Amino acid sequence: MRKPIIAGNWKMNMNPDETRAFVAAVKNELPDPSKVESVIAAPAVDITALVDAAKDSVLVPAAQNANDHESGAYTGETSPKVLADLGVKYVIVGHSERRGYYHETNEDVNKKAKAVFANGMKPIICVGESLEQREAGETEDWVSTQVEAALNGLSADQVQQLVIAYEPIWAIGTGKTATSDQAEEVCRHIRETIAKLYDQTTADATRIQYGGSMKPNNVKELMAQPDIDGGLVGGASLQPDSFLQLVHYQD
Ligand SMILES: O=C[C@H](O)COP(=O)(O)O
Repeated sequence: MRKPIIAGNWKMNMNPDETRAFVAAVKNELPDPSKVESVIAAPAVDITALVDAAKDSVLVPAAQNANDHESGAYTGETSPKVLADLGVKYVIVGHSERRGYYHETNEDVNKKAKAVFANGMKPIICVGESLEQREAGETEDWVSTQVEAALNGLSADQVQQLVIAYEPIWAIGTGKTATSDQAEEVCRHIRETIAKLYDQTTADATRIQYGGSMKPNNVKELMAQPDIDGGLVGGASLQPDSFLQLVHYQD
């Protein structure tokens, strides 16, 4: 049985004081972690505040990116080793904003996923198509290519521990959510891709999130789909009330 995982991706929002205030507002209201995993991925500059504030709560701290090296001459980059030392549990890898604005390739995503595992954390690997690709009927091919490249060289055991986030680029921050049928279709295709690359047991164990304008008013319907195990949420994760409604979608 896959445990649902709702992860807020704050992107480049919030400062340490706002981070502490947010965590203080949600920490005693989060769902039982055996039913839903509640995760916040903060900017690197807020990680210390997030981890300290979330101590003694079930909120799981995450980061939005990491370099694939542990240390060295990589100006401006964030070490996965230091993130792990600070207490981070998940790292988002290959978000479409990183692929688009910072030219991260499938190969970079694969290296980063391996570095995240090498440092004892778990990657949330993002995949998804543009509107042009969807309109050209290329979604499934594109997404399975991204999945195959991201997982290259990972063991079945690692794949069972990571999370894949399906985020259609055209639905991110636009208010245009994929319909639950569209989201389910691609998440099912991702699971079938994992089954082909590994085996059915691995595919059945891997959690797949949907991301793209997930909100309190559509989370229930999306989460009701058999192959959607969670959400990667941008805008609607920035307010405590809205984040709490998302993680409590089962209530
Ligand atoms: O990582 C989160 C996604 O990019 C979705 O963002 P959004 O919920 O603001 O559309």
